Amino acid sequence: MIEIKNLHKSYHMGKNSLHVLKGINFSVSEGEMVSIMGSSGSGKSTLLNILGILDEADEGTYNLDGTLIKNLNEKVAARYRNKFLGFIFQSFNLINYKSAIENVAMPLYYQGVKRNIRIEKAMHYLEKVGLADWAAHLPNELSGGQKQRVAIARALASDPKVLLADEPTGALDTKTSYEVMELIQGINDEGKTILIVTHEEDIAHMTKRIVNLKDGLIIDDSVVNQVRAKSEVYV
Ligand SMILES: Nc1ncnc2c1ncn2[C@@H]1O[C@H](COP(=O)(O)OP(=O)(O)OP(=O)(O)O)[C@@H](O)[C@H]1O
Repeated sequence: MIEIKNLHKSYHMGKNSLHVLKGINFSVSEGEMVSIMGSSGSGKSTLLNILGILDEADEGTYNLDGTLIKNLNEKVAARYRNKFLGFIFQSFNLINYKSAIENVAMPLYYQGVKRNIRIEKAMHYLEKVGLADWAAHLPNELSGGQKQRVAIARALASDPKVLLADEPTGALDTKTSYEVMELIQGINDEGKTILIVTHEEDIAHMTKRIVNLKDGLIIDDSVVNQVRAKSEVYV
């Protein structure tokens, strides 16, 4: 599903440049659930931005579902993002003046789906995340965990090939974090490929594989032998 080879990325500020990704190689098969860990500044967000077609590497190749992602203009990049990817963010990134169901329906609007179908599909995904009764509520009427569930429903609405989650539990308390991870585990059980950037070891152990970055290189890439369930991490 994802194949990256020898990825390099530097940032340039005046005369100084910072070599952030120094030759990253890894593949993710369809249906995997992988976390990307690493200390602050190790290059996790830079890598996720490249995987999310929000930025491009200086060197190396990125194949997403058999498509080479390279030299795309913004219009094509946006089309590919919409077609291939669903995003989940730490701070939810919901539109505050739109109801939960309208937020979930948003990606479908950009795909040109008709309004009645949009609403029907959005309701389906809200039901999936357990929020059917909250469809008409605005984000500021929802708890953090509920907001993230709406964001997850929105990420699923366009039926993307891959879900990319950047610290999805970073703004949530421990119990809610595990509940949200349990929901994401369920989505993966249904076959969705999922990548999660996280600082938190216990969250990473709720995924099936952990890729560890240090100073722009992968220093470890291991299968999680005993993937933890919510009930095992939160008593
Ligand atoms: N747009 C940019 N311009 C210049 N430097 C940048 C830019 N984005 C990131 N950096 C630098 O690149 C390095 C890697 O940043 P990145 O955000 O990828 O790390 P991270 O592992 O995600 O860190 P964190 O866990 O703190 O979010 C850092 O030193 C950061 O300051």
